[in-house]
Amino acid sequence: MKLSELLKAIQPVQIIGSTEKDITGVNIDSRLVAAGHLFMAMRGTQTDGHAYIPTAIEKGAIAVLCEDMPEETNPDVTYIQVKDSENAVGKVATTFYGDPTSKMELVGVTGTNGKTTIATLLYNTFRYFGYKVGLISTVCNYIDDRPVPTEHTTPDPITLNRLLGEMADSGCKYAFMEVSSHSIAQQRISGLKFAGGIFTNLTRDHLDYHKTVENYLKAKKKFFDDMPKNAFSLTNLDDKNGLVMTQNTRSRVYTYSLRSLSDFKGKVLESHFEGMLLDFNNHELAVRFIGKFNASNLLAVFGAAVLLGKKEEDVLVALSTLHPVAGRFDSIRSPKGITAIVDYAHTPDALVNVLNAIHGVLEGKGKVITVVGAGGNRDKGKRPIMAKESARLSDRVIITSDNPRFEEPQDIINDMLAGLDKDDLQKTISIADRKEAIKTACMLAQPGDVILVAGKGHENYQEIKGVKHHFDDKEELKAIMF
Ligand SMILES: CC(=O)N[C@H]1[C@@H](OP(=O)(O)OP(=O)(O)OC[C@H]2O[C@@H](n3ccc(=O)[nH]c3=O)[C@H](O)[C@@H]2O)O[C@H](CO)[C@@H](O)[C@@H]1O[C@H](C)C(=O)N[C@@H](C)C(=O)N[C@H](CCC(=O)O)C(=O)O
Ligand SMILES: Nc1ncnc2c1ncn2[C@@H]1O[C@H](COP(=O)(O)OP(=O)(O)OP(=O)(O)O)[C@@H](O)[C@H]1O
Ligand SMILES: N[C@H](CCC[C@H](N)C(=O)O)C(=O)O
Ligand SMILES: [Mg+2]
Repeated sequence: MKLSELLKAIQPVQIIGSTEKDITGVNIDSRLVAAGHLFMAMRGTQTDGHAYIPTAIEKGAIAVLCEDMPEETNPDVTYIQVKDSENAVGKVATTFYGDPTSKMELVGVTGTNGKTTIATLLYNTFRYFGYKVGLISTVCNYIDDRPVPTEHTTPDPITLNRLLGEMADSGCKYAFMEVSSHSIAQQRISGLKFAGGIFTNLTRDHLDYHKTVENYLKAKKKFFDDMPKNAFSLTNLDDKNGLVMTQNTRSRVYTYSLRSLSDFKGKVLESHFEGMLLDFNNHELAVRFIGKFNASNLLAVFGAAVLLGKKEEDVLVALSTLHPVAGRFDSIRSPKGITAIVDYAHTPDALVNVLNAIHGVLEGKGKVITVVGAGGNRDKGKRPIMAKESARLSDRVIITSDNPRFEEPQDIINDMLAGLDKDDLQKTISIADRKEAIKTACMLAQPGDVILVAGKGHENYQEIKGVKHHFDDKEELKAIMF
C-alpha cells in the first residue's frame, strides 16, 4: 500500500521524505521489521520505541512514524512525526489491514469480570444463527472456526488489526472482542469502528498498572466516551458504575439488570448444578449455566443480540443451546459424588460470586473446599482480600501458588495469609505445590462436597520465572478423581 494512502486517517505534524512509496508491512516492534516496512515508535512501560529506529532501518524499514524526530535522518527513509504515536498506530494499522471494522459489526466487551464469557457466548450465538463470526478473547481467538492462539486479552494494535482483517477477508459479518482496560489506556483499539459496547462490572483488579481505582474506572469509561453516535452502549444497572460508564457517551444507551427496571430485565427462577431456569423480558428459558453472575452475562448476550437486530424469541432459543466457556464454572463429578469446579476467578469479586453460586446450589448439604492462589507480578492488594473471601465462604481453604512469574511463591502465599484472622487460619492450610494442593483437597472431600479450584481456569501452564510449565487444573483433578 502507498504510504500516502496509509496516512489518510491521521494528521501528521511533519513529514520528511516521499510518501509515494509502497509499504509492505507495519510494525511497532523493531524485532519484527522486514524490508519495505513502516516502523512506528511507541513509548512503552519498559522502554522507548524511539531507541529502536536505527535498528528498524537496518532491518529494512523505509518509513518511520515517531513523536520525536531523530536528530539525524536517513535520506532513503521517510519520517512521519505525530503528536501521539499510540493513537496513530491503531489508525494506520487498521488502514493497512483494509479497514476491516467497516465491513462487519464489531462489538466490544469491557469490565473486570465476564468479558470472556460474554464475548464467547455472543460468538457462539451468532455462529448458531449461521453467520461467519470472529472472536478475540483471553482463551483463544477465532477466525470463524479457525483457532488462533493468544497471549493477551486484547492483542497489540498490529496483531489486533491483522486478525480483524483476516476475519473480514474470510467473510465474517460479526466480530466480538474483549476490551481490556490496558488496551483502552494504551489505545490498542484506536481506529476501530464499534457497532456496540458492553459494560459488565467494575471491581478491583490491575491496580499494579492503573495505580488507583479511579484511573481504572476512567480507562473503562473512555471506551464508551469514544463510542460513535450510531453504536449502542449496553450497560449493567446492577453495578454501581453502570451509569457512570455511559454518562458522556454519544451512543445509544441501553441497560440490563437482574434487579431493576431496564431495557433487558432478567430474573433467576431456579438453580441446580445442571443449570438455571431464567426469565428474560417475560420469557422463560432453561440454560446450562450456574450462578447469578452467569444470568447477568447471559442477559448481556441477550441484549446485545437483540440490539444487533435479532428477534428476542430466536435469541432465547440460541441461549438455551449454549455451554459454559472453558475454565468458567467448569465442573466434573467423581464416581464418589464429589463435585469439582475449575474457575478462572482471580479477583476478590469473582471469588465471592463463584462461592455464592456454589452455596446457592449446595444449600448447606455439603462442604466447600477452596484451592486458591494469586498471580505474581500483578496487583498485590487483591491477595489478602482473595484469601479472606475464600475463608469466609469456604469450610476449608488451601492457599497455593498460581502463576508466580518472577516472585517467590511463598511470598505471594504470605501476602494472602496476611488477610486472615485466627478463626480463618484454623480452616486454612498452605501448600505451595499446586498439584499437591489439589490432591489434598481431593483427600479432604467427602461425597456431596464441592471442591473449587480457582484462579487459572483454562490456563494449561504455570508461569515460573519466565518459563511456562504444563499445568492444567482440570487434568489434575481428573487424574485424582477417576
Ligand atoms: C504493561 C503492558 O500492558 N505492556 C504492553 C505494552 O508494552 P510496553 O509498553 O511495556 O512496551 P515496551 O516493552 O516498553 O516497549 C516499547 C516499544 O518498544 C518496542 N520495542 C521494544 C524492544 C525492542 O527490541 N524493539 C522495539 O521496537 C516495543 O515493541 C514497543 O512498541 O504494549 C505491548 C504492545 O501492545 C504489549 O504487548 C505489552 O503487554 C505486556 C506483554 C503484558 O503483559 N500486558 C498485560 C499486563 C496486558 O496487557 N494485559 C491485558 C489485560 C489482562 C486482563 O484483563 O486480564 C490484556 O489485554 O491482555
Ligand atoms: N458477570 C460477572 N460478574 C462477576 N464475576 C464474574 C462474571 N462473569 C464471570 N465471573 C467470574 O470471573 C471469572 C472470569 O470470567 P471471564 O473470564 O468471563 O472474565 P474476564 O473479564 O474475561 O476476565 P479477564 O480480565 O481475566 O480476561 C469467571 O471464572 C467467574 O468466576
Ligand atoms: N489476564 C489476567 C488474569 C490472570 C490470571 C491468574 N491466573 C494470574 O496469573 O494472575 C492477568 O494477567 O492479570
Ligand atoms: Mg478475559
